[in-house]
Amino acid sequence: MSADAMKRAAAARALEYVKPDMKLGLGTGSTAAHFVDLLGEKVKAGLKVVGVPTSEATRAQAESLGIPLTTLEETTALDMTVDGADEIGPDLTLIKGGGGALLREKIVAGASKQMVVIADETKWVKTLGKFALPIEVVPFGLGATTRAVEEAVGGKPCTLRKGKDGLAFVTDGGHFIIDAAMGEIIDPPALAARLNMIPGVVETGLFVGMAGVVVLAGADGVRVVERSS
Ligand SMILES: O=C(CO)[C@H](O)[C@H](O)COP(=O)(O)O
Repeated sequence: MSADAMKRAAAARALEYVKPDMKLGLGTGSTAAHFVDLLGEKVKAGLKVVGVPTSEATRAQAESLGIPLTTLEETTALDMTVDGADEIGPDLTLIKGGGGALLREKIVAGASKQMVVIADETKWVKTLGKFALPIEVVPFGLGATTRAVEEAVGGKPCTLRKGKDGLAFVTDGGHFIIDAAMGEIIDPPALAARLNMIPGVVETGLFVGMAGVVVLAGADGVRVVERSS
C-alpha cells in the first residue's frame, strides 16, 4: 500500500467518528486533505456538519466541496478536530507544523472537545525530535528571537523556513517559522514552556495533552490508539 493510500485509509476510519450536526475542526496537510475530501462526499450525500478550517488551503478545499464553514467567533466549542501530524509519540504528544499551519491548528484543536489524529505508521515514533520542531515567530526582531530560541534548545541548529521562491515562508497569520533540528526531545512539556516564554515566539509545534485518539494506517491495516490519561 502506498503512503498516500495509508493516509486515505486513516482518514476513512476517522470519518466513523463523525456524527450528524457535529462542529468539526478541519486539519491541514495531505492526510487531513483526504479527510476533508471524504467528508465532502458525505456532505454531498446529505450529512449535516459544519467545519472550522485550520488554514486558508483547507478553507479553499472545504468550500470547493460544499462543506459549510463557520468561525470560532460564531460558534461555541467544537465537537472534534481531525488533523494530521508530523510525529506522534507513545503518550500521543505530537510534533505538528510541517505544513506551516500549527498556530491555527492548535487554536482549533484547543477549542475542540476531542482531537483525532490521522496518520500513516511512519509518523509513530518512540521519541519525538527526528522531525525538526516548527516554531512560529513574529517577523519583528527575528534575529533576537532566533538567538533566544537557539539558546532555549541548547544550541541545536535552527533554520528559518523558506518558501519555494527562496523567501521566508509566511504563515496564514503573517508569521515566520523557525525549524529546530532537536534530535531526541526528552521532556516535551518543559521544552514547550521554555520556548513559549520567549518574546517573539507565537507558538510551537509541540502538541502536549491535546490528541485523544490516533488513527494509524500501515501495510497491515488500521489501528486506533487512545490516550490512557
Ligand atoms: O501539522 C501539519 C500542518 O501544519 C500537518 O498536519 C502535518 O505536517 C502532517 O502533514 P501530512 O499529512 O501532509 O504528512
